[in-house]
Amino acid sequence: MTTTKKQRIINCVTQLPYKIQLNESSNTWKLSPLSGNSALFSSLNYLSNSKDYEQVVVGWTGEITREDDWTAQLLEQQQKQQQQQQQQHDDSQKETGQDSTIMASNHDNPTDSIPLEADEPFYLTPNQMDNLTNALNSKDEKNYNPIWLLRKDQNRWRQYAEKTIWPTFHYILNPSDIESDSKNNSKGEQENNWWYDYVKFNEAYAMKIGEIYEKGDIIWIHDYYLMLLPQLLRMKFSDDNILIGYFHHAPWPSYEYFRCLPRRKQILDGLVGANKICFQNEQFSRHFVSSCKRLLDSTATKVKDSNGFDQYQLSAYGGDVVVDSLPVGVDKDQLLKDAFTPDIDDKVKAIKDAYQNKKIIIGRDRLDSVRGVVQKLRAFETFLAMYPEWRDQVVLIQVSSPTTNRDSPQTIKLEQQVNELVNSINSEYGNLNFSPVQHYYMRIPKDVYLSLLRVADCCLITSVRDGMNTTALEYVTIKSNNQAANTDCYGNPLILSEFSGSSTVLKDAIIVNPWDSVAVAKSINMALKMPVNIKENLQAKLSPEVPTIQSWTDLLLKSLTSLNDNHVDRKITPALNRPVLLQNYNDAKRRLFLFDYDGTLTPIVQDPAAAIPTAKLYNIMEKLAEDPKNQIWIISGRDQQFLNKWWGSKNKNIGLSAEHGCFIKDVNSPDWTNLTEKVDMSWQKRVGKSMEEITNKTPGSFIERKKVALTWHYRRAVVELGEYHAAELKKDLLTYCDDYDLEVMDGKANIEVRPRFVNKGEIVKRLVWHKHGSPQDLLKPVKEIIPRDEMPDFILCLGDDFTDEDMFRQLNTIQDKWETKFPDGKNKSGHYGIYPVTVGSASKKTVAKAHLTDPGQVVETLALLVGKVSLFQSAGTVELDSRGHVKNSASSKKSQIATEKYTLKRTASSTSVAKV
Ligand SMILES: O=P(O)(O)OC[C@H]1O[C@H](O[C@H]2O[C@H](CO)[C@@H](O)[C@H](O)[C@H]2O)[C@H](O)[C@@H](O)[C@@H]1O
Ligand SMILES: [Mg+2]
Repeated sequence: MTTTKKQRIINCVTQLPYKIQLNESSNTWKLSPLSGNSALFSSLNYLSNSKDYEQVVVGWTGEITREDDWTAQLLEQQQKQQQQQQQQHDDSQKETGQDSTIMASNHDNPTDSIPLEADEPFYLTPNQMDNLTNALNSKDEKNYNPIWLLRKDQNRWRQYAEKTIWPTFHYILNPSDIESDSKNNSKGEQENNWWYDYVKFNEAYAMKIGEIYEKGDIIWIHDYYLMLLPQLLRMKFSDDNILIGYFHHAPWPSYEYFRCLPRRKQILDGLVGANKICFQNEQFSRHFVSSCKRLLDSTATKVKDSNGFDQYQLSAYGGDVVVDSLPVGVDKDQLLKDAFTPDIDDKVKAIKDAYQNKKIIIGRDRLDSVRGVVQKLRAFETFLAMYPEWRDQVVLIQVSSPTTNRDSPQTIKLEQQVNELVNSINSEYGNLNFSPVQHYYMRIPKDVYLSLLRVADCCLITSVRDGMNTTALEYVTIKSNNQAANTDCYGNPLILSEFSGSSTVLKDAIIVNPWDSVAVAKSINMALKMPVNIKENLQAKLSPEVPTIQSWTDLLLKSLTSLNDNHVDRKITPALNRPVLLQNYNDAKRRLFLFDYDGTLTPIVQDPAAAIPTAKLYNIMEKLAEDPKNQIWIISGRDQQFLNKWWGSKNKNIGLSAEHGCFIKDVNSPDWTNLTEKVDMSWQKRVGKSMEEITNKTPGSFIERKKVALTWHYRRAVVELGEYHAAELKKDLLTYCDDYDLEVMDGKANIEVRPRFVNKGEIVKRLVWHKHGSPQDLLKPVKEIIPRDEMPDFILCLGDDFTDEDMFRQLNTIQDKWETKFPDGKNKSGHYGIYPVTVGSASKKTVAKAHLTDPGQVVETLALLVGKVSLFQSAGTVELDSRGHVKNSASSKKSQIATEKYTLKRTASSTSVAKV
């Protein structure tokens, strides 16, 4: 019998599915299942029992807390207090004729553990860490690989994702509670710190995956805490066949919101390292593609996948990343099994008894502004006002669970608003015996939740933004059981907000606009009065609309594996590994910098005259040029006049090359050499005429006449007209330019013409095959006979467009030549220190070996070399220790010593206990 090898999946989740506590006195770990994320955790469960897949789960431990004696005491005290409060609540409910059985549960109390003091450091011995991995893996069979990040303020790893990304992705801009933090950092500083931690968080995953990845594994990454990971992995592995999938569980906002994120390009760039990026629905994938088009210059085409579903092939110049959507599902079988038990039957009965002869509407939401609890209460109030016949006949049981952000001013304000609304509805429409709104602000155990879903006559979901509302899916699933004893709840309707991701799936729910209280009120009335046959008809349509977690998991993995079968061309240029670059820079003795100008040192702007250097750039370039080991060159398509004005006259230490290599001015020399002196320029007249004709037909376009080259610009013309006439001009030019030995170049919203024999690559060749630091004889032909130790041992070449590819190509050729000529001339990292780097998206077609996203990143990178910014300004692969410090850094060493001390102390105390 032959057994086929299972496909290994490395499943990367933000947090392992357990709340983890250490009991220091018994040295044991307590693991309690995490609430929330039910769909994702069901998918992990499904995969761990799969016949086809072998699963490895990589995830952060979450904030580890201590379950010490003192915390246990506190916990006990807290539980007692809660019991007392519950008792008081019960008593008061009894007085008003209601029962409190709703929230009683046989399950463990889900009370949170007592957290550590916010900035208290947490130490663990290696033994304790191993014990946790064993404890996790003996709990269930998922092959857990915990990510340890133990630095103080353990919740630091969430901040950027939860306080910057999450609000923007839910259309909330600039939350006011992040003005400054406890250390009085300004909002900007704070966000920078969060960003560094976000990068490190992603780095830590990349490192862990680096330890366990085997060729052929599929890497599946979940959600917005890990958006840099695809690109980091792409950088880490040289395996071209590596398959990386990313699923985005949250909404993806429209470009107008997404563009507000300062790190928007880095985020997109991190994501497009994946082979496939999948969203909850088509709208989110469309928004994502639109962001890529605008920010990464990507193009995208809509095609059909092998199952006939729409997907996008996203690329800068070809099909590189597949973008599509697949709504997440729930484990229907398990849910039905869990929800229909004798215990839950009893609970359902108890709730029904408590609200005899009343219709029950239920709501369960996290209490944050996007879940629409306020909108729900307003709509319910309107409903009671509009339909007096329902007063005293309907109860809304609203369970609102606290968010992790419970102390934020917005949440506090929201709590107040909700409380006021509940009180006002209850005082207006309630009486001594009955309150129409029963609001529970707490996490409820699963059995209570399931009882509520079962007992409900209607479920009301009014979120104003969410990715996928699993309560909606779970409700419909439970209402699909017509076998149960209580068949009267079969098919009870769901009122669902059109802003919820689930509305794109549950098309037969009663879809409402939560901002329209009157319409929601009418829908409640309709739902509660709905005849049984209509309910049943609706349910028959709704049930199959709920995706199962099994089919979601299978389909997603199948489509990922099929990408390799379809041989999708997806060459991605890795992000420049800045920490490695910095190391090489520091080790090097002869450094050569080759910079393109427009689109590299300055951003592209509408008017060429406005593309001028910033003070920050000057400052950095000055610092670089000051170092005698460095030779700096700007190799541009610009003319001498422009380069002289902004560079030559300001810094003599910088060499200049104008008009793509037609003119050159050496470092520290005032004179320009014209390499085209002997060239016949009669072509300029003919090319000029063609350009004039097209300019007349294209309003907004103009000709830039340089000494040699001619450039027709159409950036300011209507896009489609500009593109159309650019193609026409190019066609015309190509009919005669060969005769003059001219090159016609497609630039950024321009068409340029210059003699073919000069190009940026030729200049690069001259500068590299040259005794480093000595003056140039620019008219002498280049001879490739210089000894290795006189040529540069660090070459950083940056450029953004087509003409810069000549420089990259030349450097690649030089590298090949050196491989044969100087096999022993490599640096200690095992290469020649040559860095051809394109500026633009990772999916751009280029012969460069790395990329930086934009001129902003270029400036940061140069600032890094001259010691002006931190390593975490943007992604790069940095080695971290298990506490989240950069490996070998001062803070890492300090923390290592503290950990050793802690280990010693623990060993000593356990030995003395043993002696006793
Ligand atoms: O080799 P470069 O330094 O990158 O110069 C290439 C051309 O850049 C300029 O045009 C481009 O940048 C302008 C300013 O951002 C923009 O308005 C224009 O649309 C771009 O095509 C410059 O005007 C040309 O002379 C250079 O050849
Ligand atoms: Mg350029």
